[in-house]
Amino acid sequence: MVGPVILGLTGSIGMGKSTVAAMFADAGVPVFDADAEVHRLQGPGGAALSEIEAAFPGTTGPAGVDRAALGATVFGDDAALARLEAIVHPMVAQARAAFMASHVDKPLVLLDIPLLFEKQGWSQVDRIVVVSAPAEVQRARVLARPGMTPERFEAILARQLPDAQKRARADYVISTAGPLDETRAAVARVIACVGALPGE
Ligand SMILES: CC(C)(COP(=O)(O)OP(=O)(O)OC[C@H]1O[C@@H](n2cnc3c(N)ncnc32)[C@H](O)[C@@H]1O)[C@@H](O)C(=O)NCCC(=O)NCCS
Ligand SMILES: Nc1ncnc2c1ncn2[C@@H]1O[C@H](COP(=O)(O)OP(=O)(O)OP(=O)(O)O)[C@@H](O)[C@H]1O
Repeated sequence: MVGPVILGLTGSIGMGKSTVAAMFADAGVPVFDADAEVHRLQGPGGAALSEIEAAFPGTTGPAGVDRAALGATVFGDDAALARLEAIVHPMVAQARAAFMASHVDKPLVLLDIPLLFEKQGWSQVDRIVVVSAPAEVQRARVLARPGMTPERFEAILARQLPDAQKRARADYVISTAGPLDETRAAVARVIACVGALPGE
């Protein structure tokens, strides 16, 4: 069984990853959203709740994980973040395996992985797509979000591989700086291009 070509989609905060993933889905490409899976595992009744509560008492409740409280506990404490990842990442991997198993007959699938470079996700994919826009566009988008502050934005950016390095390691870079139609056309070009790869 050859299986689908696996595209990995990533990009820094606010670069348009979710928007571009939706464009792939609209074009008929099955999409696995790692971040949505994390939210499901940590949401009401989520499979990760009991282990997270045991490791980080008081950070879960009937509504699932209190993300602000858990974030305050793990961001800035590498050992605590590693403990959280050791709980969550194997469960995400299991969900991804189930997704792959249900799409073995497809030519192409997309894995939307926010931390693809930071967490070795590149080893699970055949080709890497990076969404990118100039820093000032990114900044304006993120600061327009409710609850976002320049300090929080800078702290998140500092934990992510810089955009230039992501672009340098990408097989395809999709610009999200222009109108949505241009980005949609770029998505179509990537799909056509991957479809044309020899031997796959
Ligand atoms: C600690 C949690 C609950 C905080 O949730 P919250 O909604 O406040 O933040 P969010 O998930 O949007 O992350 C904010 C930023 O932190 C960074 N970040 C998130 N998880 C990690 C991580 N494991 N390592 C490094 N940076 C991270 C990302 O750059 C992101 O842009 C959450 O981030 C979490 O459970 N992280 C561990 C799981 C994980 O690795 N997720 C990454 C996506 S697959
Ligand atoms: N050409 C474009 N392509 C993609 N997004 C665009 C474009 N033009 C404007 N936008 C806007 O930019 C924003 C990008 O947000 P989106 O949630 O897709 O980013 P993200 O990279 O998934 O963010 P995060 O990593 O923070 O979750 C959206 O509001 C989208 O409408």
